[in-house]
Amino acid sequence: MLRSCTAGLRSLWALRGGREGVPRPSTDLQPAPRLFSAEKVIHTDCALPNPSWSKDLKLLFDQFMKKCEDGSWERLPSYRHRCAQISEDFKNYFLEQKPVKEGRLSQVRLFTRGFEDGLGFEYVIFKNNDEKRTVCLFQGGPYLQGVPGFVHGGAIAAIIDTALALCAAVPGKAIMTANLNINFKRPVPLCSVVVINSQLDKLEGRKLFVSCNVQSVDEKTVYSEATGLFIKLDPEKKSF
Ligand SMILES: CCCCCCCCCC(=O)SCCNC(=O)CCNC(=O)[C@H](O)C(C)(C)COP(=O)(O)OP(=O)(O)OC[C@H]1O[C@@H](n2cnc3c(N)ncnc32)[C@H](O)[C@@H]1OP(=O)(O)O
Repeated sequence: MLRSCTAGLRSLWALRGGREGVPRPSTDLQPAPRLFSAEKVIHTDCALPNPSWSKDLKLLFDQFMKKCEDGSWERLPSYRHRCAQISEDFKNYFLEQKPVKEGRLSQVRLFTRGFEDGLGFEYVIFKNNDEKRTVCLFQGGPYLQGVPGFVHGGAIAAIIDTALALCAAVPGKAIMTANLNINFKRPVPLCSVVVINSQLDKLEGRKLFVSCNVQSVDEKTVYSEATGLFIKLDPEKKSF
């Protein structure tokens, strides 16, 4: 079963022209693909439909793209390889941090974008700045399994952290998660689509309080509810 899935993914990868910067999916029988050098890394917006997206995900994506037309909502682009400017922002705060060795830089990926198309986190986030809220459309792929047939709680935590972070995000300010509290109410079926509705509840000095729920597309099932506290890093502190 795994073998035929992998074969399907290989042909999917091939159909997409073996995109530059996208390693070929591996099987048990082959060594892990060699990752390419930094100069070959390309920045593809991953928050756009790809062939692994289900009908539900594409439908919801189209609905939100329509809402973007009057400017009330915006789609947030998302990249596998972190943009240099963001890294620079964080470097200012973490002076003691040892930089990633040059030879491994091209391997560095945003965790939730670290899997090839369809295998891990497929998601797109839309933001309504006036209403201080975001909607994340998420499809958890087969590599995110926890209990058989369901998405791993850690993967749910990761996508919730991401959705809340982008809801709390302040342009030009570096923020980090200080606290994340999740109630897992129902298991999320693997390869299904869920909707994560997040909102900024309160801003108190450097503290941003956010909350979200994870719902089925028909809104009949609430899978999880979470609250998060994000802290704007203090430029005066510089080093932690
Ligand atoms: C472009 C790609 C976008 C992708 C999005 C991905 C999002 C991923 C986000 C993450 O996962 S970040 C990684 C996980 N988080 C961390 O590793 C953070 C580790 N913690 C820290 O580095 C520091 O604790 C932190 C920066 C969060 C805070 O340190 P500070 O020294 O700036 O804050 P400070 O300790 O002075 O506290 C500031 C205020 O926050 C409060 N506070 C801090 N931590 C708290 C906590 N855990 N719970 C409750 N309150 C807290 C603290 O009491 C205080 O309140 P008051 O201003 O009212 O006095």
